[in-house]
Amino acid sequence: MIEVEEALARVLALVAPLGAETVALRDALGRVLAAPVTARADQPPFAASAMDGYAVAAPDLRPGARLALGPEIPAGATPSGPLPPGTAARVFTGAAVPPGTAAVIIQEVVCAQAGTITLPDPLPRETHIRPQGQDFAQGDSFQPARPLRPADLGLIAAMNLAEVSVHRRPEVAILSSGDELVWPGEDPGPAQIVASNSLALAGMVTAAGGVPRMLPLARDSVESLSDVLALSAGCDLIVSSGGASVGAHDVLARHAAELGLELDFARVAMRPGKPLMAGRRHGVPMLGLPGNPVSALVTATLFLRPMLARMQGLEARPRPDRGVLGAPLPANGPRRHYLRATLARDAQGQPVLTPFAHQDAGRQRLLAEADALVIQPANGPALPTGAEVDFLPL
Ligand SMILES: Nc1nc2c(c(=O)[nH]1)N[C@H]1C(S)=C(S)[C@@H](COP(=O)(O)OP(=O)(O)OC[C@H]3O[C@@H](n4cnc5c(N)ncnc54)[C@H](O)[C@@H]3O)O[C@H]1N2
Ligand code: MOO
Repeated sequence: MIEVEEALARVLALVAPLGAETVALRDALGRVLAAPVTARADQPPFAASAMDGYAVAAPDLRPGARLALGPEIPAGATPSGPLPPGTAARVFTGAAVPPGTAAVIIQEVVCAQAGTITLPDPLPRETHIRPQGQDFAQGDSFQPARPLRPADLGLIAAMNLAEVSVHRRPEVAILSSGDELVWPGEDPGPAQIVASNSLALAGMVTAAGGVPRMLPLARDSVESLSDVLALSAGCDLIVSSGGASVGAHDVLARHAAELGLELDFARVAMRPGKPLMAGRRHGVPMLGLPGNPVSALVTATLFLRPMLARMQGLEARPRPDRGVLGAPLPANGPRRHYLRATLARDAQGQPVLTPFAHQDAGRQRLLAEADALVIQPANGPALPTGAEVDFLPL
């Protein structure tokens, strides 16, 4: 049995950042840049007015000055040249201002009549000019260490790029095994249950930027598991659930070698999730999650997510927060405990974690209703309400 930190280090060592591919910017939301993007032009590309008003050159920028109006400059028009002395130009938001413009005086404070304007007294302090390259300059680069967000797409578009180089999405084969399983919507036999893990894991893969490949249900035999595992060909990662424990029918664990699995480890000092295994199958990284639905999802949260991040060039280790208990916690046994809990805030805004009284690894509803996992150290003592604890938000 190994500790959680060591298990994480080992699963991360099984995977490496995937290669790059070029995608249209419109398809790049949630993808991770594989190389910096470089601005193709200054932004703004010219000194631009930030307001609707009047462009005035420095010598004419005097309180109460009366100026003649030259031609209008709407957004998209090119100014014909510097402002002639004693004149101002009507400009609109986003328009290029004439060379030498010292300020744009907003129309609300200007008195305009019969082809002339009178500047206010005193003059406003703001110049309302966005200098060329104020936002970014040609050649500036950008590479956020996270999946691209809408604002990133806007920035990259403004840099005048229509395509980006991103890490390939990890394709993840998802396998559920067990004689007792049927797909959601099917009619389970008297001792059968619905295979829920595949759906939940596929959701986690998708949410983490991967592409799930749902394999058919495997039965508890070497033949069935071999047949289904063969359908993982070409995937970047295999994630299984079930058959990982010590029972006579836990075929994946008991017949790992026959199934082509080279296991790196097969037990982790945590609960839920002790029978977690990892290794490779024919060179492809493999993560074997326990079958209990809560164990499968808690271990996937702790190990699968960081693996998917790393495959996309990111570092995303679970980082616990601190909060206080909203209910007492009994002493813990020899495995680190991840307890499903609700999360609220006290009057000071401090996180208050209330673990559910029942923590059976089969109770999925309590996972769906949980906001966080409280982390209780191995052999941790009983804790009273108000004691400080680590937690992972869900
Ligand atoms: N004698 C021992 N028994 C068990 C031990 C142990 O150390 N000694 N460990 C327990 C722990 S902890 C866990 S967790 C489970 C995990 O076992 P497996 O990974 O072999 O999982 P299964 O036995 O196949 O299934 C466990 C449970 O989960 C249900 N299941 C399985 N797959 C799915 C699925 N895709 N969707 C929904 N539910 C699924 C299955 O029907 C079982 O109820 O072992 C303990 N036993
Ligand atoms: O890992 Mo098992 O989840 O403790 O039920």
